[in-house]
Amino acid sequence: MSEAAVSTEHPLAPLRSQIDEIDAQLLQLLARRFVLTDEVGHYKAQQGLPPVDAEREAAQMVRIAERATALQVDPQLAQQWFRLVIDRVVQRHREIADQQHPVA
Ligand SMILES: C=C(O[C@@H]1C=C(C(=O)O)C=C[C@H]1O)C(=O)O
Repeated sequence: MSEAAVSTEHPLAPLRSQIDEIDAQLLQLLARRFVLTDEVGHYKAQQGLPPVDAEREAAQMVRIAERATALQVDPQLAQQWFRLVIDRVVQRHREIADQQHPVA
């Protein structure tokens, strides 16, 4: 084999490059999700609706666990991950409501 044909790439580099690509896609999806949830937050603030919809969250958590299980992802991990995201969304909805109806 000629010297030029010998790869100097780290053996994990191809896998890590795919992981980096997936991380970038996850962040893009998260950003898109926040754009949509911000729209929901503005609607709720305009209508005087509460930031949290516990019934919807409960349904989402059931669905997330089912989908995670079907994909062989730990359902608890999936639920914890979405819990973090949804909590941040609710915090943002409170901020949006406070901006629209500041306490005197
Ligand atoms: C986005 C909403 O607001 C909150 C955030 C949710 C989410 O991030 O999925 C779900 C329910 C609500 O507690 C909504 O009501 O749809």
